[in-house]
Amino acid sequence: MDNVSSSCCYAVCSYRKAKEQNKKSTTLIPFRCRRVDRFSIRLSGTGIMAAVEVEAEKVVAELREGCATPASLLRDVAAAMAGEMGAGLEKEGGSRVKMLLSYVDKLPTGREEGLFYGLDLGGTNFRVLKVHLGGSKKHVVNSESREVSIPPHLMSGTSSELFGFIAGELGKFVAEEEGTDMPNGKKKELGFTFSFPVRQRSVASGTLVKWTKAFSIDDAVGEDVVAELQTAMVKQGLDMHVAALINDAVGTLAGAIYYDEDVVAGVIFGTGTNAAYVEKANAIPKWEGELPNSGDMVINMEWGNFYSSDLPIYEKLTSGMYLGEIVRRVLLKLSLQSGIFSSIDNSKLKTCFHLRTPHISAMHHDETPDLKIVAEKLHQILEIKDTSLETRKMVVEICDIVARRAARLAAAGIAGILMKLGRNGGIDNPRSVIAIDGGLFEHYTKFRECLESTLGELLGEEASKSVAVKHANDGSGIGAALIAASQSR
Ligand SMILES: Nc1ncnc2c1ncn2[C@@H]1O[C@H](COP(=O)(O)OP(=O)(O)O)[C@@H](O)[C@H]1O
Ligand SMILES: O=P(O)(O)OC[C@H]1O[C@@H](O)[C@H](O)[C@@H](O)[C@@H]1O
Repeated sequence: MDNVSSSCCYAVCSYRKAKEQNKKSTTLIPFRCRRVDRFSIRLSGTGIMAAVEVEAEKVVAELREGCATPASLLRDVAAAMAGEMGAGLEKEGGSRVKMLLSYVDKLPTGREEGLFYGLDLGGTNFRVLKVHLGGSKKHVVNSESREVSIPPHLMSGTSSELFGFIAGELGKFVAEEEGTDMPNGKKKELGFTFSFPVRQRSVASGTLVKWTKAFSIDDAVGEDVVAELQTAMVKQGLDMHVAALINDAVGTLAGAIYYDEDVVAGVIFGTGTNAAYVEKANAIPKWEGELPNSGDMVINMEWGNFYSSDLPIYEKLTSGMYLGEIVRRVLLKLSLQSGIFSSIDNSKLKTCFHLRTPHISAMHHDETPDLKIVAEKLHQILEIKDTSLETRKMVVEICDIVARRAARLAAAGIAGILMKLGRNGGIDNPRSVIAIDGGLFEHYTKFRECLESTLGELLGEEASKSVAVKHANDGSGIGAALIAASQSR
């Protein structure tokens, strides 16, 4: 499961430092001072400090410096993202940012009508939903949904086990309904949101390119995920038609446009991260098909794979699966290098992905005067006890450094999309809405606030007036049903 290489967590910390020549780091005064208990002490600008704290401060200072994201770097990242978008549209394999065609060439109009189902498979959760669309701007008459955590063993089992689970949950959901048989015997229709890279062959079919996040089901790679689902549904006796297969970023875009036609991109910061946006069909050189009547094509960017000379793999620095892991690795380095967490065996601290992003979020948002939430999390999760308030403040600062870097890089990616669309500046900038969903954005307040403030910083005062960020709660679920509706016969 540890697909976060150790270099990754420090990559950006030392990544740019590697460019500096022979940067001297502070060193401890070698024991000229009076020895105190088992540690040497050090004279410093802030008075007498135990070597432990000095060493700990060195680790934090190195992290702070290595994770710095000055506006200049962010602007380079934004420009690189815009450039990779163009390269990915130019030809297959033109960029690590895959720029996958979604074959969604018409977005919800608000006139969609009828009963549709959505299945939403994410990196952590699976959601089933039913949506009754009122048509003619009545929007959603009502919707019901159920969310379940995906059993971890299914993430590395077989394709039939995973899709059997999905079809089983759908079967249970449908079985609980009463009297919602489709009019004139029509088949129930559903939109399938699949939060992994798929090379689509049409709006309702496509083959899995590869698994990301914590999934690794070898026999599904290269297979048509709709065919896999249909096979599993038949086994469940479910006679439903999969009208659309979409990525969750595409679904979020569609769900948000249903309510606000100025939405130009759907972005996910959940377990993973991704973005989708509306591209002009005639601005996609690699597309050989006939141009759609709408002239538009939604692109599933798969931007998590982006990297540039300024930073390693984008998703691993900006998404929910990894932020907790990065903090864990820093705390481990802090422990080993300074011994600041007295008498722990480090076993929990050495366990990959043991510290999760919700944990660091809780510590980062601890408003108690003695940081008792930090103390609780360190104890419960990492078996680190009896920390001083100073140490707990250091832990909060580490969470802040990691989360702020993530948020600022997230904003840079969004600025890159606006740059590609020519909507990142100028006084006549049309109103542009960025719809964002995902558990990290939804629940990690300081991440969300930092992302929004950084986007304003990058766009500048004038352009910021025409750009809005909206939380599109569960947009991908509704979006799947809407796109199914728009494809409906
Ligand atoms: N309270 C929280 N604080 C910070 N991050 C959270 C919190 N709850 C969930 N997350 C992050 O959100 C991710 C789940 O995102 P979500 O969009 O809900 O599911 P999925 O990725 O399956 O679509 C989790 O992996 C976690 O990293
Ligand atoms: O909703 P989740 O699970 O956070 O997924 C977000 C993104 O995670 C990435 O890893 C996938 O390649 C994308 O396809 C997906 O959109």
